[in-house]
Amino acid sequence: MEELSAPEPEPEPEPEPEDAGDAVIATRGLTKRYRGGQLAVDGLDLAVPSGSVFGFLGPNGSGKTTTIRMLMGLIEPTSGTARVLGRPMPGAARAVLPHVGALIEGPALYGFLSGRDNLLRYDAADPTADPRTRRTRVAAALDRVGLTAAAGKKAKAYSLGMKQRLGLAAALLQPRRLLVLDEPTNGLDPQGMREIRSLVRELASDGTTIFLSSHLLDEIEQVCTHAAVMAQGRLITQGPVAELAAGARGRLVVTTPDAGDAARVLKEQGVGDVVVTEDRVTAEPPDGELAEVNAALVAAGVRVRGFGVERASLEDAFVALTGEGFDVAG
Ligand SMILES: Nc1ncnc2c1ncn2[C@@H]1O[C@H](COP(=O)(O)OP(=O)(O)OP(=O)(O)O)[C@@H](O)[C@H]1O
Repeated sequence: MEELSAPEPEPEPEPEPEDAGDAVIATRGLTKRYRGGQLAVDGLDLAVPSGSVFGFLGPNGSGKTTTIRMLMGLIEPTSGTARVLGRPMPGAARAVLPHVGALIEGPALYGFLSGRDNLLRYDAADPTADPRTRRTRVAAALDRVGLTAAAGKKAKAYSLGMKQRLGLAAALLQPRRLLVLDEPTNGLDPQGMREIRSLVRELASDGTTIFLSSHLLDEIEQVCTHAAVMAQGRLITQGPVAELAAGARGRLVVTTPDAGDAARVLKEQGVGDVVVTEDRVTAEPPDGELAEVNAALVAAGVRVRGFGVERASLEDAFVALTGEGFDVAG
C-alpha cells in the first residue's frame, strides 16, 4: 500500500501570555533554582509593554538580579521561557543584545582613563561600530548624560553618580530599543539619584523602553509608568503604577498635637490599624461617615489640625498584597 506522505502538522505556536502583543520583555513560568537549591525566581510571568518605564521592584534578595541575568542571557533558566524583543533568550542573544543597552552591577571602567577615553574603548570593542564616526558617537553620548565638561577628567576622579552616568553613556553609544538598568541609583547621594532619575525620564521620552530594578518604592513611583512587584522570587503583581496604587485603600490621616487621645478616640470609634507617629495618627479609613469620626475627635477635645484620607501609595499596595512591610533597607 502506498504511503501517503502527509505534511507534518505545523507545531502549535506557543501561546503568548495575555496582552504580550507589544511586549518588549515577556516571560512565562520563568524559574531559576541555583545549584545550592535556592529557588531564586519562581514561575515568573512578566510582560513589559513597549515604550514603558518598567520598574522591577522588590526587597533585596527577591530575585531581581537573577531575573535580569536570565533576560540578558547571562544564565540559563531552570525552566520556563524568556523573550526579549520578541526573540527567545538565551538562544537569540547574539541577535537581541545589540539592541539592548545594559547597566548591570555598576559599569566596568578604567580609572586611569578619562571618561571620553573609556567610551572610545567601549566603542572600539563593538565590531559593528564604524571607527570613522567613533568620536562623534562618543561626544553625543557624553552630551546625552551631561558629562561633556568632565569628559577629559580621569574616571577615578568621578563621583559615583558620574560613574553611573558614564556607564549609561556607554549603553547609549548605539541606538537601543531597550535599556536594562539594575539598581541604577544604588549607593548614590540624593543629588546623584535625582540626576539619574531625570536622565531615565529623558531617555524614556524618546520612546526607548526602560526596564529598571529598584528596591526603592518612591523611586518607582517617581520614575516608572509600570511596575512589577517581586517578593521571595515570586511576582506579586504587575501593571500601570497608577492602577497598582489605586488597588490599595488609602489611609486616614489625623494631624494633631494630641495624638495619644486621638488614637484612643479612633479605636473607640471602631477604626482599625491605628498607628501614632509624633503628631500624626494614621489608620484604616472607616467604613462609615468620615465626618462622624472627625466630630468624635473634636467632641473629645482633640485639637484636630488636619483630617483626611491620603491617596494610597505603591507602598500601601505592597503591604496590602504581601501582608508585610516593605523593608527598604533590605
Ligand atoms: N549564584 C548564586 N548561587 C546561589 N544562590 C544565589 C546566587 N545568586 C543569588 N542567589 C540567591 O537567590 C536569591 C535571589 O537573589 P537575587 O540577587 O536575584 O535578588 P535581588 O532581588 O536581585 O537582590 P539584590 O538586590 O540583593 O541583588 C537570594 O536568596 C540569593 O541569596
